Amino acid sequence: METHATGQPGSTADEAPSIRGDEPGTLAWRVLHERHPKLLRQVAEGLPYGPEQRRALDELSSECADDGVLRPIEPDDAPDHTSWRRWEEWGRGHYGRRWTDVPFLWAESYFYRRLLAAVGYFGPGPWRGVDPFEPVKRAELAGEGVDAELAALDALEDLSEDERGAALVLSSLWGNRADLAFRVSARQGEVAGVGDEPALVRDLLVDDRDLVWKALRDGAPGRVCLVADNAGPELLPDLALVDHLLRSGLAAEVLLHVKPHPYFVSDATTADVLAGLRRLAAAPGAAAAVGARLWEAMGDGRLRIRAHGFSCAPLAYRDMPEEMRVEFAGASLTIFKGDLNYRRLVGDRAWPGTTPFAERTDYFPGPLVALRTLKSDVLVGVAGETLAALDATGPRWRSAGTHALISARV
Ligand SMILES: O=P(O)(O)OC[C@@]1(O)O[C@H](CO)[C@@H](O)[C@@H]1O
Repeated sequence: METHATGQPGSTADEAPSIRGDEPGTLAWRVLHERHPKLLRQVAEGLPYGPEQRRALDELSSECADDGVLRPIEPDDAPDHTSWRRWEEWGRGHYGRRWTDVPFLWAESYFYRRLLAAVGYFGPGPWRGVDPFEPVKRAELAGEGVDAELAALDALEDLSEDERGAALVLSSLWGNRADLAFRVSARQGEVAGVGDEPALVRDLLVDDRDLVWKALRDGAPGRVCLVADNAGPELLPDLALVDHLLRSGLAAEVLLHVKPHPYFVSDATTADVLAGLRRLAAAPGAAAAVGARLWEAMGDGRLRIRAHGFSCAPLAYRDMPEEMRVEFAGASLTIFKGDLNYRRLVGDRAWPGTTPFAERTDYFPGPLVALRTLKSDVLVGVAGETLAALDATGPRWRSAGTHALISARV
């Protein structure tokens, strides 16, 4: 039986204001008013939904574009962790207000729950369980660029174990740039290309890689939790990193946290992990060996998948349920991938960028590291002079995917 914290995001009084989508031109405003309607059109074009689903998608699109009034989730057959009753609890104080009046993180999570309801994902009908984002996920995974990325794994075989680990952490980090939602509205040229190591390190605002290896090497090989983000081209480097952790003995076991249902367009589900394993296994060279080792590791329990309901809740990790807290507490390291997980980890609020990462994660029960390319405004743990220099270039650096961080608390 899954339990859920019932707290509202950010429960202490001395916190910075929640990020909201109420300021035209800000990222949050653009996501709610522009990206979401665009995404709904993409979903409607991606699968041959019938008139009922299309009508529901159109209604949701109009609500978003017109900053409509938030209404409760209609009763459907969703499992308890995301049932309409659960949303009654989470929506307390938000229903009846406008999309821009409530915390951005809550509004996004609610949007994706409404989207799944609109396409019948939780219905009793024929669309139950059909991932509305599968067409774009499949296209991303089949892309030619993926062949080249997988072929690059061959070159890593010539490196030392430490060099290979360092390369895989960077590929996992920058693989986060591939997020589909991000691509939907990222203008050409804002998304930095995949460069060589100096470029990939030059744009790191925080580089705690040494702490990561320290956490992994202190003591006997233990449990590593990887809280995944996106499917497709981002998940493949994550799986290669998981393989390295097991193969090198840095981890005795890996718990891979994915989402129990489709979420935020590209967030990975169990089905996406299997698609990634098959993509690896079907590739030539080292990639196939990675796929085979991971398949075996799943079979013998060294690699286990977690798809906990909380992973799709509109809450900060500060409110994580006890069973999740216990699991993270027993890990030698928990790796959080991506922008959304970072926002939930530190709290999606307008913190001063110099706020210590350790302060914002003081509730977390074990050593952790965030691997994140910046796609949204929330940011902590960055030196004041670095912030001043980047802010002098304008606001876009915070969400263009051109900068990243490896922030650890061990
Ligand atoms: O977790 P990811 O996939 O890295 O980024 C997802 C995300 O943070 O990016 C968007 C802002 O650009 C938000 O709408 C969304 O929450």
